[in-house]
Amino acid sequence: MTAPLAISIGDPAGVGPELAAAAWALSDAEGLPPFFVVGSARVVEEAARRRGITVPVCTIKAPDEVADCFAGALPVLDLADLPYTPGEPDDAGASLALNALAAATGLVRSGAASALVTGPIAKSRLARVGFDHPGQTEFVAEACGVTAENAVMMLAGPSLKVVPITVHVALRLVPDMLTTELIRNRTAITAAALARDYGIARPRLAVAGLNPHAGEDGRMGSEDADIVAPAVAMLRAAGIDAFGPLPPDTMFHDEARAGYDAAICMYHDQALIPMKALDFDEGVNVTLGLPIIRTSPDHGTAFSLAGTGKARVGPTIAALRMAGECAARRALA
Ligand SMILES: NC(=O)C1=CN([C@@H]2O[C@H](COP(=O)(O)OP(=O)(O)OC[C@H]3O[C@@H](n4cnc5c(N)ncnc54)[C@H](O)[C@@H]3O)[C@@H](O)[C@H]2O)C=CC1
Ligand SMILES: NCC(=O)COP(=O)(O)O
Repeated sequence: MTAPLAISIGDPAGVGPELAAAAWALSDAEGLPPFFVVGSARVVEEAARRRGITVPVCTIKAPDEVADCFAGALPVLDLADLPYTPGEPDDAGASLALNALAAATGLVRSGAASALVTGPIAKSRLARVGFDHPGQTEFVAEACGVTAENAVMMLAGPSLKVVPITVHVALRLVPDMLTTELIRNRTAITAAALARDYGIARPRLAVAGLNPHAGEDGRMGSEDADIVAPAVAMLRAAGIDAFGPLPPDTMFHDEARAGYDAAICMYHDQALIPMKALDFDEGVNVTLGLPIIRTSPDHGTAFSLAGTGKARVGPTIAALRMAGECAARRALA
């Protein structure tokens, strides 16, 4: 029998707990594989109640108990008995989020769970309790023995997949961080992961330029010709169907998107703005290049929505579905 998916609770004051509960309530209708929450049974129960949904919870000690209870209750590996305080994050909640992330990652690495779905955390709040990574991507990578450079963030929705080459850094640092090697390496990891986990045998990868008009022959910056173009040439020489650098402003309209499987972008917002504009309600953040499958909904903690019942569950369902599909594909390989 396939191992269940593990979903870490995220910040318990955010929308993570109620969305895990809401996804369980829809799991039959959505055809989701069995999953369990790593976090706090009390928080999940109270979050579901506040959302107005009936979600019985069964506490489990190990993932192999999930199969017996998932049909009738949401299994929770209970790490802490905290009160539910939506919209009011504190250090105890941040510690739970961090412990849940570490525990869930360990369970997937051991094979007890088949894939990791991370609930949203607030990076600044976790930093207060000792989290010293830019995001969950780098944390999970380190736990898997993968360097941060080789863990590649991809945001995926029905209309668009995007990979930001640089991620959680100030915009003014981006030009200095971009190197031909980084672009080549992360794009090659993307190509391999799209083949392995998404069944796209020879992915078409559209590489964005950094500057307006991809530099306009050097009149608007030299990085496109000096850094991006050589990376594309190296990728093509290695048999990868990458092309560019493309003018970023004209590569995301409908007709342009039909010409590629993923867009390789030079910085966070170049990638995430078009993706979230098109697919926010079904968007998944996935980490490529890991020995395990890790996905996450594309949104954050949304503290102001927590406990209001207004947070939409689509991205969490999409993250669970994608994790299950990728894990199943790897199991068959
Ligand atoms: N995967 C993760 O752990 C992520 C964590 N974050 C963290 O989340 C915190 C808040 O970041 P923001 O930039 O405000 O992003 P956010 O995604 O939490 O919120 C952005 C906007 O989208 C809305 N929104 C978010 N999720 C929604 C949902 N499920 N349904 C309906 N509307 C939703 C929010 O109300 C807000 O208006 C930050 O600390 C950031 O680090 C942000 C993105 C991803
Ligand atoms: N903007 C994406 C994001 O913040 C998620 O980052 P991570 O925690 O998955 O590394």
